[in-house]
Amino acid sequence: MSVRVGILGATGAVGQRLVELLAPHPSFEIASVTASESSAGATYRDAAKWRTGSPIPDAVANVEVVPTEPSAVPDDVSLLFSALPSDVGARVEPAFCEAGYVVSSNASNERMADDVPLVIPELNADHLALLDVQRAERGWDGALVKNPNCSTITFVPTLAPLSEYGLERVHVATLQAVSGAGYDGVSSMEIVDNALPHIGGEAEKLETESRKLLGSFDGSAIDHHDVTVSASVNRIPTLDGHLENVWVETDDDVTPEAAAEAMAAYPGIDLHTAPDPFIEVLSEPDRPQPRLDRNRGDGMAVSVGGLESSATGGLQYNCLAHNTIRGAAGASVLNGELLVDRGYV
Ligand SMILES: NC(=O)C1=CN([C@@H]2O[C@H](COP(=O)(O)OP(=O)(O)OC[C@H]3O[C@@H](n4cnc5c(N)ncnc54)[C@H](OP(=O)(O)O)[C@@H]3O)[C@@H](O)[C@H]2O)C=CC1
Ligand SMILES: N[C@@H](CC(=O)OP(=O)(O)O)C(=O)O
Repeated sequence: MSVRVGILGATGAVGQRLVELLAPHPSFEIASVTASESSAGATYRDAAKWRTGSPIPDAVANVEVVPTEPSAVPDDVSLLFSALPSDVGARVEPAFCEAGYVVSSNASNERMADDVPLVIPELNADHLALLDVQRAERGWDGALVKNPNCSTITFVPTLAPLSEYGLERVHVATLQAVSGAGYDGVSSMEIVDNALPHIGGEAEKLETESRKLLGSFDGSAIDHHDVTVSASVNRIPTLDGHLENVWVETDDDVTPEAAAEAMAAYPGIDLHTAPDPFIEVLSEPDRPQPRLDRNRGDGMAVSVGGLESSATGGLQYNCLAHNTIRGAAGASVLNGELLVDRGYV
């Protein structure tokens, strides 16, 4: 039987990706789409400037957009996907959880809260049990789960297979696509023939979210990993797909060949939206590339290439993921599938 789901912020860039992934989903049925007061009352077709490459799904096109408040969402909807701006998420997501809805959110508010699981299902599905602590502390029947920032999601999966060597220090430099800033986020005059070596707040997210994701859960709290992560972030004129250069120092030596083997063998998870393989290791020295590799695994795989020993010690390599699919909407859908699988919905 299908789970009836809703999408908060359904008309935006990430909301449209959610509609694209959820409309054909075998286990979910879109029963409610919300947006701001200015869109409420319009049909989804009229409210959303549909900008993904595929046609607007028939099942959603004529649905009425409702305001983003618990009383506007039907009671038989049990799972909500949130693609709201973070300031709006901070205001309304707790109200939905209090009203009994389970929320799988892409927005950055509360990602680092002690009682909010930050989850990439292939890496730390066990952290989801933090919801029992959250429900006890907040008195909610619902629950709030977050997926990480899109640049965090791109490089942290490549660290997990190396953790057996003892992660000590990581440097990461990002080359982020313009879609990460949203449709109106970066003007063409700023980005064409250019690169922007600053994205507000982004480096800190990579440095902190990574340690929470790689941390361990003891049944009551997450002990963040003690690896040091230093990030430098850049916006470049690609449309989709964040490319990242990574340098890793480990306690025990690891050869590029052993690292490639560990990454390629790192297990995926048996959920509908999960790719198989999870991490694709490419042997050509000039890969991965955003245009050529972002759609691997239907946009859900992480690609790695250029693995070699670094002149400063340790390893260096490049990795890539589709920022609005694996890095945003697909990540939330995968967390929704995990919530159902683990009995929280
Ligand atoms: N763009 C991307 O690639 C990525 C975005 N993110 C994050 O995902 C979230 C969504 O981003 P994006 O889709 O680009 O944002 P958009 O601005 O494109 O969409 C925002 C959505 O939220 C709705 N909304 C805005 N204000 C309110 C309000 N006051 N009350 C209720 N609903 C409101 C909008 O409705 P309306 O149409 O009516 O204005 C729209 O549906 C953000 O937190 C962003 O940081 C994360 C990773 C990647
Ligand atoms: N800042 C990211 C996208 C984003 O919105 O991130 P977050 O989900 O952490 O707010 C980018 O520019 O590519």
